[in-house]
Amino acid sequence: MKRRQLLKVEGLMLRFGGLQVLNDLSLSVREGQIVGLIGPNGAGKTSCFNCLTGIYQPQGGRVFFDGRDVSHLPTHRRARLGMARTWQNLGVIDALTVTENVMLAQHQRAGYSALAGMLGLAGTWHRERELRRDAAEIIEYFGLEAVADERTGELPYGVRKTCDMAMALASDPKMLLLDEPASGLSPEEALGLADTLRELRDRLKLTILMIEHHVPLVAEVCDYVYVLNFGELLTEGEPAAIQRHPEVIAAYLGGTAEPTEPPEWPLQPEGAPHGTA
Ligand SMILES: Nc1ncnc2c1ncn2[C@@H]1O[C@H](COP(=O)(O)OP(=O)(O)OP(=O)(O)O)[C@@H](O)[C@H]1O
Repeated sequence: MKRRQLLKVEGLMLRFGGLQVLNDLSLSVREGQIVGLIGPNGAGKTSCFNCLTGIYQPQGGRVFFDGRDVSHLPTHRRARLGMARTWQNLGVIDALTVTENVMLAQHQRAGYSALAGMLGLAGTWHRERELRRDAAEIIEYFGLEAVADERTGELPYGVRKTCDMAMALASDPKMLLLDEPASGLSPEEALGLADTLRELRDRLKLTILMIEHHVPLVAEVCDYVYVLNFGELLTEGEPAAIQRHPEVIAAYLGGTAEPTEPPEWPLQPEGAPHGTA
C-alpha cells in the first residue's frame, strides 16, 4: 500500500520582476520518505523552500501539508502544523548557548512566548522545566552534551550545523526541510549525516525534503529525487536513474546532454558554494 502524501505542491509560480524563478513546479513527498531536491545554482531550490514555508507568497499554485491547504497560512502557522526548516546560512543565534537555541526553537509548541518563559511568568515555570528536559534529550540525541552550555558562535561550523538540526527537531515536527545539510561538512561528517538522516526517518518517523549539492549523499539516503533547472522540473525519479540522466549531467556540467559514459560523482554545479554557502 502506498503511503499518503504529507506534502503536495501544485503548479507553483514565482516571479521577481522579470525573473521567472519557479515555473509550474509540482512535487510531492510521501510520509516516511527522504526526498532530494537538487539542481544547479540559481535553479530555484531555496525559493521553493521559501514558498513551502510561507516566507515567499507565490503568484500561483498551491501547497498542501498533512491534508490541509496551507497556501495562505503564515510561516508560524505552517510550523505549528509540523513543518520545520534548517537554513543554508544557519538558523542558530551565535550569542546564545546550544541549550538556549534549542529551547528558543521549542517555543514554537510551548503555547507562550520565549520571553515569557525566560522571565518565568505565571504558568510557564512547570512547562519550562519540561522543555528544558526535552531540550537535554534532543541535545543528547545529537551528541551535543559536551557543548550544551557553550555559545554557538564559538563552536566549529559542523557543530553549529548539528545545533541547527537539533533546533529544527525541537519544534516536534512531522517534516524536516533541510537546506544543504552537508555544505561545509568534512567528508567524515557528511558520512555521519547520512546515518543521522536515516535514523530520523526510521526511528523518529520523520519525513524529510532536502536541498543538497552533495550528490553521493543524495544517492545514498534519498528514496526519490526531484531535479530543478531554471525554475522548472527537469526530471524526477529514484537516485540511481537520476545520476545517469543525460539532461541532469548536462545541467550540472553545462555541457552536452549525451555523455558517452557516466561521469565520476560527486559532480558539483559550476560555481557551487562549498562551505558556508
Ligand atoms: N527575494 C528575491 N528577490 C529577487 N530575486 C530572488 C529573490 N530570491 C531568489 N531570487 C532569485 O531567484 C533565483 C533562484 O534563487 P534560489 O536561491 O532559489 O536558487 P537555488 O537553486 O537555491 O540556488 P543555490 O544552489 O545557489 O542556493 C536566483 O536568480 C535568485 O537571484
